[in-house]
Amino acid sequence: MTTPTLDQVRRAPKVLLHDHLDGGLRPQTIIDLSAEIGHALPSVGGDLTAESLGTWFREACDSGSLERYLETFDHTVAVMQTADAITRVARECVEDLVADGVVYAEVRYAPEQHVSQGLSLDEVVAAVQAGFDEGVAASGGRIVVRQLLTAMRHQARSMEIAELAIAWRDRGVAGFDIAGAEAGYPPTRHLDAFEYLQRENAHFTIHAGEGFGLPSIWQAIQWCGADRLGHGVRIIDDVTVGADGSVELGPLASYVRDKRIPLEMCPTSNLQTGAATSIAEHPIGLLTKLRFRVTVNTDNRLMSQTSMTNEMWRLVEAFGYQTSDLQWFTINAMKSAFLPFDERLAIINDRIKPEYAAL
Ligand SMILES: O=c1[nH]cnc2c1ncn2[C@H]1C[C@H](O)[C@@H](CO)O1
Ligand SMILES: [Zn+2]
Repeated sequence: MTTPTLDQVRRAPKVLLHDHLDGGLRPQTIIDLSAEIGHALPSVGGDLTAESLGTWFREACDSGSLERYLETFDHTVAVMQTADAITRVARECVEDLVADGVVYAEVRYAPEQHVSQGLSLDEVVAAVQAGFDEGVAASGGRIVVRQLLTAMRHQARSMEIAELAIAWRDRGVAGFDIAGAEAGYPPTRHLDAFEYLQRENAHFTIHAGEGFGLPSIWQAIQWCGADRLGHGVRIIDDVTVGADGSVELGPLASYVRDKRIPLEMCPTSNLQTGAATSIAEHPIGLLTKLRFRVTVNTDNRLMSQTSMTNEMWRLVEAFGYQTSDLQWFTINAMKSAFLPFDERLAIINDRIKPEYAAL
């Protein structure tokens, strides 16, 4: 049993399954790209610097409402409308993940949000892939990165995006997702896309159980066939803790645990959107104790001013997690990746286990 130091958490190999490309821009890059295209950034109440803009994003996202949180993406999406800009953002994303100790990442974004200046959906995916390839090459192969293509749940382009994911499946795209405001937009709205992906033997995750509760999770799994749950934090509503400390799982929570359905948990993001009240009270503590397949993620590094190191460190502080617990989260995540089995195993055996042993 060893309690990790912050430096060990920083150096530990990490696996990231839930990270939005348009939620992870460097503030300075937003400033640079805005100046190039004349996009008006929000007033930050003083000089516009990388620091003040970074603070603006975090504070604007602290409202406790997912809908308000999502409004800030107008500014990041606005500066990601040309191939060069998208490639820069994607390359910098990989650089930042490598610096954070990430050895495997699935990074998602919604191609349909990047076509307002004339790019085709295909050109958007190609621009992201070019940036990822540059970043991976510059790292000397220290990281493996895949794209997840997201469809926006309030829009009606999910089938097109699902087809795009299949067209790119051997060229860097590992799966599909839906995101955006959850309340009022149930996953079954996109059932045709999910059924198509299942026929194609493809993988997908669904943002569910974040801004809405159990019905959303139930639909995502039992109607749509999701491989993983984006957040899934509200599965806790189906877990009853008795006065004597006894724990009872309802049928849906039992199903999720028994089937080892991965939960892509994003603690800091959940505090900002009101899905949890503090890290110490975040359901990740109980879900981990109950051995659900919990993974730790960043969601939006810009909006939450976070990193994998920070998310893990906050958990160490709140729950006293040991190095072995962090390795468990990491191996859980790698087992749950949308990468072929032999490649997952190779990263566990060649990177995660030896690098943990050397910490
Ligand atoms: O945590 C989230 N929940 C729902 N939607 C989200 C979350 N984080 C980002 N998004 C949305 C906003 C982005 O523009 C979109 C694609 O990455 O996904
Ligand atoms: Zn998300």
